[in-house]
Amino acid sequence: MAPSAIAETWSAERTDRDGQALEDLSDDIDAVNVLKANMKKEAEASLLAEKSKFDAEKDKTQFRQYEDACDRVKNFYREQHEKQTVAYNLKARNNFKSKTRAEMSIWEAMEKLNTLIDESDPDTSLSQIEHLLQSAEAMRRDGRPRWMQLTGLIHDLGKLLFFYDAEGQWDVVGDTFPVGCAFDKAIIYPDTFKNNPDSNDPIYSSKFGIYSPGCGLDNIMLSWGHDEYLYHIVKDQSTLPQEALAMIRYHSFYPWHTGNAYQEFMDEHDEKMLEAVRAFNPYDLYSKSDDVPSIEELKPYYLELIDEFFPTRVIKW
Ligand SMILES: O[C@H]1[C@H](O)[C@@H](O)[C@H](O)[C@@H](O)[C@H]1O
Ligand SMILES: [Fe+2]
Ligand SMILES: [Fe+2]
Repeated sequence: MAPSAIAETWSAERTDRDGQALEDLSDDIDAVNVLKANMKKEAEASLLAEKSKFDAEKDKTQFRQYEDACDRVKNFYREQHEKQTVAYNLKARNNFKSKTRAEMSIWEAMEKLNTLIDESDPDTSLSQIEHLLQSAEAMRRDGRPRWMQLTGLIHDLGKLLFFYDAEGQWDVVGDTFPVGCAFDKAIIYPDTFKNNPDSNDPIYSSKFGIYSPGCGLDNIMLSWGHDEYLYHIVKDQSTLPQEALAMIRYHSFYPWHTGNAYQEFMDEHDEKMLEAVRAFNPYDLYSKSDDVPSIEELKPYYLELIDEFFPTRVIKW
């Protein structure tokens, strides 16, 4: 065969071979994409559609009974509702950004938090570490994804704020609500806002206040406390997905996720996040009546889980 003919045959063969290889490759890519799409669907299904064990239980009515709550809880909310103003919120956010309060691991933070007894909570007398483990364990039992179990484990760690910059418990724990617009009736003890200076401000007390309809919850200032603080820490220092960030940021926003108030501020993203927060809520609230978890037994499992999503280990708080 003449050299040119050899070259032609070779190049034709090569083209065939390359063509085949390309086809194989694109088949592989298709297969990977199908797999990915299925995994995503499964993850969404397991997060949202699956029934939690709490859905079946009938005694939910015994939780969050604020009218029957003790004076400790009532006094807590009176103070909080009087002191959470726009001015305080701006000051607290500025202060938060100005420094690092401490450096420690997630587990160390859980241990540190353990001495705090939450004055706003009518439903549990357990320690914070026990509450965190109860929430995470309830999710693990229900087969929720690992990132969600971790979210359960850490969701109240923002209460650490109490040991640093807080003026009391009123700017750390309790339900949250927007400041800068009218306080909604869906907030517990709504009458206690009458002594909040913002109630007499013509703009802050109007329906939309300093916001506009559809502006998105990200642009709304929620009362300052453990949710907003932890949200900022976790957003910057973990690889947790946005659903986890929403669960942390809005888990105390009962007037929204349970009371259906403030819907007019939501954008499309918030619609998706609301589903995630609602999937999270029963594990926070109803796990409070579960058995007391054994901290030492559970520790190895959760230390591994923490490492999976917090690459730096030592967190700047
Ligand atoms: O008393 C509780 C407690 O402080 C929780 O951590 C908070 O998330 C709830 O919203 C509140 O009702
Ligand atoms: Fe909380
Ligand atoms: Fe909680």
